[in-house]
Amino acid sequence: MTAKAEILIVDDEANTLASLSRAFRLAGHEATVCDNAVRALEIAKSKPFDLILSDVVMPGRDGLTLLEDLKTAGVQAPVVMMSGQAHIEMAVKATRLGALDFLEKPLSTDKLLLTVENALKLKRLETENRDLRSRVGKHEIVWKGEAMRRVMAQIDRVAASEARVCIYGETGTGKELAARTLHEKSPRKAGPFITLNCAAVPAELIESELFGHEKGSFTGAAQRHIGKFEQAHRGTLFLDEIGDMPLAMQAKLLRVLEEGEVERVGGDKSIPVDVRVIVATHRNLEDLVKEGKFRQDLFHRVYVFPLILPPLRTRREDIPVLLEHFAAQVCLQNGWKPVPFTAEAVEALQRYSWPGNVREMRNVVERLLLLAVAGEVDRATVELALPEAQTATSDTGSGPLSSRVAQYEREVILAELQRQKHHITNTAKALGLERSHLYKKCQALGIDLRAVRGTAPGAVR
Ligand SMILES: Nc1ncnc2c1ncn2[C@@H]1O[C@H](COP(=O)(O)OP(=O)(O)OP(=O)(O)O)[C@@H](O)[C@H]1O
Repeated sequence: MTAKAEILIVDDEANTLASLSRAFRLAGHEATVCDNAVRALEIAKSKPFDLILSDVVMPGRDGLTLLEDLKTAGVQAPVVMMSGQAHIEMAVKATRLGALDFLEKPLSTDKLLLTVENALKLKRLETENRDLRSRVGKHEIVWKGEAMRRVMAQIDRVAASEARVCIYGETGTGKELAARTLHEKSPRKAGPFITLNCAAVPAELIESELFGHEKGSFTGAAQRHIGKFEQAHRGTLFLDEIGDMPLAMQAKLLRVLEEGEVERVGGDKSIPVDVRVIVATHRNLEDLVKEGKFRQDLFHRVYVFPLILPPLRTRREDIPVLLEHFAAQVCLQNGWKPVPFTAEAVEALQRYSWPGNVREMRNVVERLLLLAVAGEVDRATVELALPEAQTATSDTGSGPLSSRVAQYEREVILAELQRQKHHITNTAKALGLERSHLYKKCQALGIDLRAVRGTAPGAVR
């Protein structure tokens, strides 16, 4: 027996809608019917279907235009076209526009059910494919040094629990990636991972985005909309930039976290939801609380376990492996041959301050590979792609003097290690330190000498 599918049927003939939906329901599927292309597009955008079955010839917008609109709107469901006046050109056009299949009317029930089965099979394969692709590194946290080792250990520790985690980090440090990793290591991994960036949604829409709305609940609410909380049922909801959430919404969020139930905008019943909430911010929530911009009670609810992602400029030992990772990823995506980085190029990139952190690095790597005409990324390529990298002076950072000094010391030691080609004794001498003192210093500053050595095999003596 096939799994149950949700099917949207679009046809201007009431008889066809009635007979098709009956056939599908008898076979255990769910059918939604619609008699015109304009409404069908709205319905298809409002919730996910396993299959959309549409007539071609309809008054007003026809089925082929609907097919084009669906693809433009990014609707993922496979579309099967059907027509009583089928001719080969029409079928070819439908296929070119991305239709999965083309059926001639009158339709046989067996053929219809087989089409549903194929659509479900396709969806399963696509999901498996996506999972496989993500396993070959798209969602993998790449790291090398002590700072990220600590973060990874914390992720492992809290993933198993239901603790509310607040991820703090500058833009591009990998907050969303850390949240996804937490989800994937948690007992909820088979459930959905849903995200909402509170800073990217206009204040008046955030409630409906989070909790959903009923049809007609406000101007523009043409269809029922399922909110992020309901979408994340039995999974994880990642609320990015929680510090930007308007105060009125914070009160509603607090209630949902306390009661475990949501109410859609314009709805009259409470819907229980089982969701783990992970939040992230690049702002200091405690300061926002003091300024009266973030509710203290919500702060205590979401700030149970803080996970701090350090900026890239304070964990330069991760830079070589990240460069390698992104270079491999970009080459794979574009079908390019692997392009090596020279030691000088890596050194220059390690000195750069990376204000946009890992996200910036991904973009820079793409630029470097495009500019690498000689088959390798060398110092000249870096100068061309990132002129700032040459003049970059150390960022004096933020925070108390002691941590800024520690950061500066790390940078000096790392730079000297590079200069001395990772020769520890020479590095110690150049810095006027005993070799053992350099080891202790590195340990205290979180410089992993094994990791540093790994960047230049055989160079350590
Ligand atoms: N340690 C890492 N290893 C591999 N990829 C990483 C790492 N950190 C970040 N990335 C990648 O860098 C990009 C930016 O990361 P992400 O979106 O998680 O950052 P963010 O802190 O949530 O950013 P923002 O504050 O702008 O929302 C993503 O493509 C992510 O996969």
